[in-house]
Amino acid sequence: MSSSIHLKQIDHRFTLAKQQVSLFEDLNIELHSGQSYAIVGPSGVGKSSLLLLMAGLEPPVSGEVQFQKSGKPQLLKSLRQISGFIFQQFHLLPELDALNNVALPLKLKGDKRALTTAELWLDKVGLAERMYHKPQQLSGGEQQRVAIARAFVMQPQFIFADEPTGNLDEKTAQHIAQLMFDCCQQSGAGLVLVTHSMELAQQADTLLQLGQGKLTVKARNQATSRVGALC
Ligand SMILES: Nc1ncnc2c1ncn2[C@@H]1O[C@H](COP(=O)(O)OP(=O)(O)OP(=O)(O)O)[C@@H](O)[C@H]1O
Repeated sequence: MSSSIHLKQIDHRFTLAKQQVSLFEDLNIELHSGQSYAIVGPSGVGKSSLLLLMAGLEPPVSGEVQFQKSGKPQLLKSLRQISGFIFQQFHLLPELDALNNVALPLKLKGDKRALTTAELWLDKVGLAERMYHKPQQLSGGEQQRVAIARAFVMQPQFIFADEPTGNLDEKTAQHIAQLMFDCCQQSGAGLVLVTHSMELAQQADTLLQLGQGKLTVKARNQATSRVGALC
């Protein structure tokens, strides 16, 4: 079933004390499952804020974020239930080891194969040898990969990723990027990522540039079939 996210006439700003930070005005875009999108732009223009709006995790100051399944409007709550999130700060639970951090969303759903599926995903992100390490016993890049495995374990229809390869060395970043694109393509999920890496951004189907309060389509890449898929 195809699903899509529609941002209509979005204005967003923050007001703290007497200071106002205006991020964007009259922003309009549609995001579709089965497609990948990369958002680029200078630091502080509002990329992470926009990602939160797109995922239905924060409301805009004005305008509408609509989630549709087969063209029919759904509650935004249902978008959050079918989405995976990879945040800049990882948000791993410190008292759980890597295996149980990844398995947790499945366990909460009562999935009896939670640990086996989590093991599979930790293996895919190259952490088979770190399953029993707690977050503080992992490097920043390893924690990032646990967060990526946790986002994918529920087979989400949309993945929202904020700098997903920001803490990784070049080789691991390339491996993880390919894994994310492969898994989204094979499962028909949508992938929306924020990045400062043009190398990563150029692998997305649509490259979006955020700047001066506007979101513009910078490039649309030819659909490529991924040979040697990792997922
Ligand atoms: N909750 C908040 N309250 C007040 N101001 C905020 C809040 N969140 C973000 N901002 C401000 O909004 C601006 C945009 O922040 P955001 O994190 O969205 O930018 P970004 O483009 O993702 O930046 P970077 O590339 O550096 O991660 C920043 O100036 C930030 O200080």
